[in-house]
Amino acid sequence: MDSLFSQVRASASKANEAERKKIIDGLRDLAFSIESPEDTMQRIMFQHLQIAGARIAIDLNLFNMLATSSPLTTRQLAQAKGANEALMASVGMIKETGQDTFAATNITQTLATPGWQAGVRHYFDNCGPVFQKLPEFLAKTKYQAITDNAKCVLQPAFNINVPAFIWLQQNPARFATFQQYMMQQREGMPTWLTVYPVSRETKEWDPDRPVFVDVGGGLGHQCAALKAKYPDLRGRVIVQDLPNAIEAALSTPGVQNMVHDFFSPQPVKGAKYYYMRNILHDYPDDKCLVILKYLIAAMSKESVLLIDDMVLPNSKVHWQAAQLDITLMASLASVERTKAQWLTLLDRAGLKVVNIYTYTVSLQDSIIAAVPKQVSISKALPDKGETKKLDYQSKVRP
Ligand SMILES: C[S@@+](CC[C@H](N)C(=O)[O-])C[C@H]1O[C@@H](n2cnc3c(N)ncnc32)[C@H](O)[C@@H]1O
Repeated sequence: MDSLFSQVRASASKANEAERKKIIDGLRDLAFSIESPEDTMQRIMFQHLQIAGARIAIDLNLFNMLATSSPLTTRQLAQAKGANEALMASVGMIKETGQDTFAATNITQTLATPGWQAGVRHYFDNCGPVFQKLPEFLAKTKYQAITDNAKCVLQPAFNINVPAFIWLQQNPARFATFQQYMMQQREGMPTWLTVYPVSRETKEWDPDRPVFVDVGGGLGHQCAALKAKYPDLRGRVIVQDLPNAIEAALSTPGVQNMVHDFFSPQPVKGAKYYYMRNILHDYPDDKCLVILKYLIAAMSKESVLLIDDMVLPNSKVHWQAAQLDITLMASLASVERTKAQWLTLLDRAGLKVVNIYTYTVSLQDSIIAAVPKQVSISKALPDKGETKKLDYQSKVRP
């Protein structure tokens, strides 16, 4: 058995992202297939407790203590009073190396990282109450699809009546946690920059014109990654988001941080790329059409819309994509879309898909490159007024 484990470990250490995921999924399926009913129920029934344990351990700085100095005894961890180290060890978050003695693992290191800790807080604090409410909500609605983002599970879960992003803005601590997690969530995975031919398409671009606008770009991490990969990229790079996000955004040399509500006219005209990562997946089709309308109106004949989102297959959707899909439905009344759903939506918006570049295997993260069927501005407009910080319209439409 030990040699079998060593063999798997050796294969995994040499594997690329796709192969490594295949190994994990194969082992997972194997483990499920040999579970007894009692094993299955232990795994399923205690899922809430795992994230609660992680949340408590983060509050108590337990993972960071172990990640920086391992092993530590329970006595040494005494500052982390109240945390049940045995639980954390039993679900592999830390490793028991002797009696009352614990050490860090690769998982501890992950859980000691601020961005991943924000992920635990986001899923426990913001998504947890929504998951709890989901069975009751679906029973009440007779298991119908959730299509109104002001009337999904989030609202009764938090006793609110506004859509998620308005609520998040009203709760700066939750919003900051969410943004911090957004910056981290695809860390270590291939990105769109591994597949999209940016340098080929921009080598003749006028350096005074906007080249890349990250619409709803959060803290500006994609702009930073773009600049790091293409330091000599010709043209201006801009990240746009809501005021709280832009206030906390990275200060990347050569990147302009701009407050902009994407439910209002796009102020940067004629950019080469309008890029949106994980934006349209946050909204049902009717809201996406509004966002797209404002972008199309700003696009010139040289502009390309880059939609960075999952493009799901019609069957055998990866479990990680499926769980995100349900989370979006419950919190935002939105969906991860299949290729057919994307084509229908973009066609309705007046866009033609030029190419789809898929760059992750599990989530099927992809760049959908699309251009307007009809261009309303024929060339880039003069730049005046684009670089100043826009006044933020106080009411953000969902
Ligand atoms: C799922 S996050 C994606 C963030 C970033 N694009 C990324 O991939 O990490 C959605 C982003 O949209 C922003 N957002 C939500 N509503 C917005 C609006 N009306 N105008 C501009 N940005 C908005 C949020 O603040 C958040 O940064």
